[in-house]
Amino acid sequence: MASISHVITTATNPHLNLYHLTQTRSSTLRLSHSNSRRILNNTRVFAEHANSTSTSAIDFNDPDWKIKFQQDFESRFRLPHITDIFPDSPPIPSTFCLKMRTPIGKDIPGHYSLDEEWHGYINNNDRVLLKTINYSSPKSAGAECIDPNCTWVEQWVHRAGPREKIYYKPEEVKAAIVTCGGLCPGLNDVIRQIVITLEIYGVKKIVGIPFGYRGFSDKELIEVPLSRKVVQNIHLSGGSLLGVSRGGPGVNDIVDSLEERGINMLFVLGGNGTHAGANAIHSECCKRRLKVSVIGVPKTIDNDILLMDKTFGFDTAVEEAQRAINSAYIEAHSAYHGIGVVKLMGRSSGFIAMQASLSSGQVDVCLIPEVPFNSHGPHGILRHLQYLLEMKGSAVVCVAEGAGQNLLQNTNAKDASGNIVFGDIGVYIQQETKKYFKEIGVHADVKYIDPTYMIRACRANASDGILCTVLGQNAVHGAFAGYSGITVGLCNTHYAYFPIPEVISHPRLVDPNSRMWHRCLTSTGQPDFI
Ligand SMILES: Nc1ncnc2c1ncn2[C@@H]1O[C@H](COP(=O)(O)OP(=O)(O)O)[C@@H](O)[C@H]1O
Ligand SMILES: O=P(O)(O)OC[C@H]1O[C@](O)(COP(=O)(O)O)[C@@H](O)[C@@H]1O
Ligand SMILES: [Mg+2]
Repeated sequence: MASISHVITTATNPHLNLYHLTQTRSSTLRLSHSNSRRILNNTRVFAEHANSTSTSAIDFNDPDWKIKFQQDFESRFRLPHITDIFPDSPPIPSTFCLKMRTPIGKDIPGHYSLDEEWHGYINNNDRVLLKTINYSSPKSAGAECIDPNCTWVEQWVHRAGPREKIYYKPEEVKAAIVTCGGLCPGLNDVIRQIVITLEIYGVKKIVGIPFGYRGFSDKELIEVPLSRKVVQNIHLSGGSLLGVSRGGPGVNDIVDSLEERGINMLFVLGGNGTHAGANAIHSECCKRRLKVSVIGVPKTIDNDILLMDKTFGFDTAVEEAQRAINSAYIEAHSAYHGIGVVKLMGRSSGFIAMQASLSSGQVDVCLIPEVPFNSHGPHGILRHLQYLLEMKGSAVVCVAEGAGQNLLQNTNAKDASGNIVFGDIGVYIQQETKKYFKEIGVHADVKYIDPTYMIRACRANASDGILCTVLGQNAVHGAFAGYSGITVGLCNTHYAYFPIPEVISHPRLVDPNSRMWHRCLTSTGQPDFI
């Protein structure tokens, strides 16, 4: 238990500590960044970085700071394991060995090659490198620094995959899958792969919990028996076979329900809210001394989970957004003084808007939550749209839903999960643009497209299909390996396990100093709107 609570505390505190450290070291920063904007940006990079790499204020004058940092990192990224609660839980040889399915030619039927001959297992000490760029200066584009000199510090996370020893007998497993939050392309692919992999281990009792966490408490919702036969073709359509929901019961009720149902492996597909719930379920199971593995698979179309290359559904969303952007472009281009406005998903992170704009090559103005902008005034977007109409006759704006919320009236509304319901920035831009051009007496034909639900409901594209498949398999391997309170993600093209608190302490954001954002600006040619 001690190690589990340690993970949780250190994941939330360090942000403040290192942020504080950054503030107190502003004079050092000023040496390398001449203008105030750069100092501000650098401070933000340090602060963001604090959540992913550091645990406490570090004294960089201490010659051992790097070793101490790495030890601290190692302990923060240690994966909670059921032997933390049940030290005597015996490991057994894995029932997952693909070679077992291939009888060796002259052997007696039913006799299979030995496990030792199959080098398909992951060693518990295998690690994946979390950061791969050695920045020579804090001034390097997108530099993520731990100390003011941007010293190279290796940070290793745990490699995902099947282990040679497992901590559950398949015949004693009852596995459950639940999908929470909003829809995202690929949910069915992950469900499918979890079921298929569980069956390969030999699990017979597999169920789906209907409509998110709500399915644990609503007596009218019956759990869905799952098997390879049931899930065989579900990836051919979007949505979730099990349904999704926001809000729902508290953690105690969920764990009561797990106990009643005899569930000892829980696979939770969802975003940061769902993962906060999964971690709380894991902690409650530890408290009640239940041998349950709770494994998350990050589902966020916004791609806003920390430390991961990308989350499933994001790639499909970017691809699908092309249709909306292209339509906006065609409409704008075909009208006299046409302006197309497309709103894409992204509550606090502008990854979809940025990547979709980059990919399309048709966007003139990309607006994301991480980069403030003015709509009015000499540097505002409206003045720029006027310039674009003068210069090229049409314009396309791509805006993330969470962008420019300071320009809108606060709705004060929250959804059932407690997420703030945003004002519609797309509608705002559409209306303000119409008003502006009317006022200055210039004709403008404004068309607004909001493809949110068309994108979310799509089936996963091929690239996401692969990602979902591997994540689903690794989720099952993680559970059989005895881990709990973990999630699985793609890290520098390799798959890794992370303790949940490390990836959800805050949303992953587009860094306005990153090469990718600068590439987007190069592509659109837009100025600063401040
Ligand atoms: N901090 C939290 N602790 C426990 N459960 C949470 C928390 N935040 C959200 N949840 C639950 O997780 C589920 C999904 O959350 P939501 O924010 O809607 O989607 P997402 O997981 O995509 O962020 C909801 O059922 C919600 O009640
Ligand atoms: O209408 P709903 O279901 O509340 O969903 C709207 C929200 O869902 C999202 O797609 C994000 O969903 P998650 O919170 O599940 O990641 C946002 O982009 C959007 O604001
Ligand atoms: Mg969320």
